[in-house]
Amino acid sequence: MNKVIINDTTLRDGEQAAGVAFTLEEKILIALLLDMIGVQELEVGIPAMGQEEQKAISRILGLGLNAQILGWNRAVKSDIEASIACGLKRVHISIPVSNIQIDAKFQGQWRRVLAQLRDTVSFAVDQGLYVSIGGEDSSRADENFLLDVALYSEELGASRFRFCDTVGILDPFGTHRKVGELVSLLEIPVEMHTHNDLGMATANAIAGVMAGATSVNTTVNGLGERAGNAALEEVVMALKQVYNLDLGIDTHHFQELSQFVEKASGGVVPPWKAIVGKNAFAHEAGIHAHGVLKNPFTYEPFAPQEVGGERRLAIGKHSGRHLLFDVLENQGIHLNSDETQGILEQVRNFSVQVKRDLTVQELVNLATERRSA
Ligand SMILES: CC(C)(COP(=O)(O)OP(=O)(O)OC[C@H]1O[C@@H](n2cnc3c(N)ncnc32)[C@H](O)[C@@H]1OP(=O)(O)O)[C@@H](O)C(=O)NCCC(=O)NCCS
Ligand SMILES: O=C(O)CC[C@@](O)(CC(=O)O)C(=O)O
Repeated sequence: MNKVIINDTTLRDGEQAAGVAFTLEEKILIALLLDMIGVQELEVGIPAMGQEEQKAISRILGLGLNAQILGWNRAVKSDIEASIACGLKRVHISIPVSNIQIDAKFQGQWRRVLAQLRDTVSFAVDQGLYVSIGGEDSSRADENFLLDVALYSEELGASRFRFCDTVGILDPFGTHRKVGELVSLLEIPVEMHTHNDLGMATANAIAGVMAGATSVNTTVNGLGERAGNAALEEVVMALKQVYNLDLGIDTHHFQELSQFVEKASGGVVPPWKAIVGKNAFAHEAGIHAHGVLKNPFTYEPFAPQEVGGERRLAIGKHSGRHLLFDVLENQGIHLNSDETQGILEQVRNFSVQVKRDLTVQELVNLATERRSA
């Protein structure tokens, strides 16, 4: 398999999530954290948005990160000029490729789309910039037109083509076919940009990689427009676990990074979120806890420490005797089988009343109260 890199867009598409607005300090810290764990490329913002955004981009450029830094642009010359003014050496130029987008944005004039593509790519290439092209709505585009745009971009001197499933309507099979065709006909590398509207952003990004794409646009926690993007932590771990493809990213900081971005985004990561959710390595059900006590791999795909997490055995409505016995033994309380069974019922009732799992102390209290009753 070819070498695959991550181009993380938490600071561009991630911040486009409704209501998310990072401060300058947060942008810088997120860039530093992503760079620290070895993410190869960062899409850090949109210079055309104005002075504050430009200041943030220039500050990130000034950090001297190892990661390549990219700015997002429309196919508009003034956008590219704003990127150059920030000091960017890499620009991403987005162009709509589906009829629905071209009708809305270019009044259906596809020749004007190609002309704006030509003018902006040529300008950027003449300025010595690395140019990535994004086919907005690639997944709904006429496949011949998509290919024409991609081949034209290549001919104009672009260095990469981004396949965008803008409204997240593909499945992995369709993605594999469409991306495979592009990859087979282009000289330049293809990048995946997938949205999660149907919950398939990560799967589609991976399918693109399997079809030969060599770069994936991700965001921390899957943050992004509407239902978000392919999550950095999911893409990296899926490639590692399923395909044994190590992208060279230090996964041990994933939970720390997730928590920082969660806070900065003002949102809440669902507890059951893959890799970084609070419950990603929590086991409550009796049969699971029993198995995990014997061997954690019975119910864990990999060790939580690999992503900076911790295993948690929760005492709750679905617990079984083995866990209660184990927890209480560790607290110096030795129960016989009848006593454990009795406490189990109390644990179930208590958990329903408080609608959460129990702390160790609450379990100890139940056990001691029962003993002294
Ligand atoms: C880019 C931005 C500064 C432009 O602001 P604006 O001039 O007020 O215009 P609007 O956002 O209301 O409308 C978008 C304009 O860009 C055009 N446009 C959209 N995509 C385009 C593209 N890929 N290439 C060229 N033009 C494009 C639209 O047709 C519309 O043009 P018009 O003003 O001539 O009708 C502003 O939208 C912004 O700050 N956006 C940041 C986030 C964002 O939109 N990201 C989207 C990624 S798809
Ligand atoms: O980079 C591009 O070329 C397009 C990326 C985009 O995120 C645009 C959007 O914000 O809607 C998409 O999904 O198409």
